[in-house]
Amino acid sequence: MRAIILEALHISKRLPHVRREDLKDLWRAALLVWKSAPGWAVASIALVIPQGVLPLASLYVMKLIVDCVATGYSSADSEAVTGQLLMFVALAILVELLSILIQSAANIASEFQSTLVSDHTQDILHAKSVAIDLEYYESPKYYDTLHRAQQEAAYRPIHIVRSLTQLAQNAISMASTVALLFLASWAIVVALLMASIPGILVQMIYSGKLYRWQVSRTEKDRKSWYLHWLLTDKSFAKEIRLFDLGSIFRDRYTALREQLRKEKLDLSVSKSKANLAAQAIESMAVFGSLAFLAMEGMKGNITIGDITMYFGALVQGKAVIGSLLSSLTGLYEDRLFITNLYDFLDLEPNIKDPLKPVKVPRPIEKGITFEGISFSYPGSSSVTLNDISVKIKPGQVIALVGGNGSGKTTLIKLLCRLYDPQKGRIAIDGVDLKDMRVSDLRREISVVFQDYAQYNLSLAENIWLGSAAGPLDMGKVAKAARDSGVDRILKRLETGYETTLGKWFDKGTDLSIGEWQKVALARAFIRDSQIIIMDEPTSSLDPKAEAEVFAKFRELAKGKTAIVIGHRLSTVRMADCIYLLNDGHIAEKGTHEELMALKGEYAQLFEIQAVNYR
Ligand SMILES: Nc1ncnc2c1ncn2[C@@H]1O[C@H](COP(=O)(O)OP(=O)(O)OP(=O)(O)O)[C@@H](O)[C@H]1O
Repeated sequence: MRAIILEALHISKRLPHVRREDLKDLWRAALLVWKSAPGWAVASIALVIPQGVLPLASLYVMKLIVDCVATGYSSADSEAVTGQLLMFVALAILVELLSILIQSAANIASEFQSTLVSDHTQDILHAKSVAIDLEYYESPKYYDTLHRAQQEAAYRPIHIVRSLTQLAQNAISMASTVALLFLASWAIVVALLMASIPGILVQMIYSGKLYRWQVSRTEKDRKSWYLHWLLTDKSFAKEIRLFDLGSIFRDRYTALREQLRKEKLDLSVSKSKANLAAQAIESMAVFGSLAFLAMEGMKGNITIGDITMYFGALVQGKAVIGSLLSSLTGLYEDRLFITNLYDFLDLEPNIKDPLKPVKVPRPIEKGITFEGISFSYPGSSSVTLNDISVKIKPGQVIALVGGNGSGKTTLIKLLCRLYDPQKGRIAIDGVDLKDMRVSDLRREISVVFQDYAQYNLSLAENIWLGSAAGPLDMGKVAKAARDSGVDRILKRLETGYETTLGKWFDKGTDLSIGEWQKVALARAFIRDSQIIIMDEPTSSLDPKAEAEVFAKFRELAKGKTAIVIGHRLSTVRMADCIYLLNDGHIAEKGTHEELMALKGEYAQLFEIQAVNYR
């Protein structure tokens, strides 16, 4: 009890400050709902007023009926009274039917509105996910924020609007009920209102507790999701069976869920106890008022019809207070939780377009320059690239080689502006990449990353996605397929280019890793870009396919600026210039012949590989 009082004091201290923020957040949610489905929002609002007033109209008709029956006993003209009674009964039926009709219409409006709002919010979430920097994907905090936002996105904004409309409806009902009860006694009204205060406090306190618990459990929740994914996704299915890992992950999952369940249960039990005390106080006020009304009736101060009406109003008042409470506290809770969604939507990309973008040179005339680049990954204390300078002339093919983790892929990520270097600059024809529109720059780059994507879409779409700015052109798709060797896979696909790749969907056909890599190559080849980058493009190809791709590559890269990353030195020897990276800096550079003559690290690596391939 002491804890509840302390928490109540804590909340009351914060109320003036919270209120401004509350209103801002609620307004933002209301705007979101409005933009998602303006028509349905109008319908919902229009239905609120009759829903608030009709219950009272029903009570009043009931009073008329009871009073009519009471006067019927003493009236000489029983026929006239019966006629009047029947009219009142008909009126009661009419009011009831109207209530049902309006309720049904409100339900339909609410259902449509919910679906539209949920889909619209999900769309905003998707748009944000693709707009933010890659850097966010490196941070567990980002995944926590996304996880919480996803949990809230589907229903929280509409929940807020429902609570608001319900609040308006309850406020109308409450105002009319209070006005009616005032006719009986002001003391009843005061007692009822006072008795509802403990309930409000309990709800607010526990909403805050629930919110804090939800935030603190996010990591555990995500861990359990991760374990679920390990147990159900295809990527892990082979190892899980072979190493018999199923029971280990299942046990971990069960332990985590058990912990979460226990925490939630403790919270629910404690809330139920507090609720019980609050409701007992409220019930005492209601039944005390009922006793008072009964006494007044017995004294003859009010009619039997009045007693029926006031009794009804009291019962209704109790229900309205309950509903008012739940919509008020629902709003308080919603306001707390909607911040999860806003936290995600308010993430700002650091890599932004400049105010006055310069066009990307087309054709590139002088080339690409990396000028004294140094870079560390966000949150990492080690330097990944240290004072790198590279010059690539248009039409040149350069190769980046070096051990694992030497920084080759990172250099490519900087060129694509997935990250920005902390020192130095990258320029095309002397124009800093930061002065170009990000999308314009990326349109000029075609990349096959090591961890290329495997889209569970048709083969044609898998290739076309490389040039998705234009319509699907089967001529171009077929050419890219020939250049990358995909046409060989085609022969065994029953529905040719229409075949869905992967096993996610019905009739999907899976490919081998090497075949998927060829599809990724085709996706890069179809793109009409001036820069082409291949990060270990042939690592999964058999030697014959690899030789073919490289033979084609020089031809395809003609007129383009190309960067190839490779571990098999035999395949990169055709490059115009080879850069050997070591621990984030350039250790050697030159043509294959120059580097061999240097007899340095490159020559040593080449010899080792040559022996292994012999
Ligand atoms: N997202 C990241 N966050 C922090 N460090 C990273 C990240 N990605 C890579 N690194 C680190 O940066 C260094 C360079 O990585 P990079 O992927 O550029 O190497 P690489 O030369 O392409 O290696 P490989 O030949 O194995 O593909 C490595 O030490 C790696 O651990």
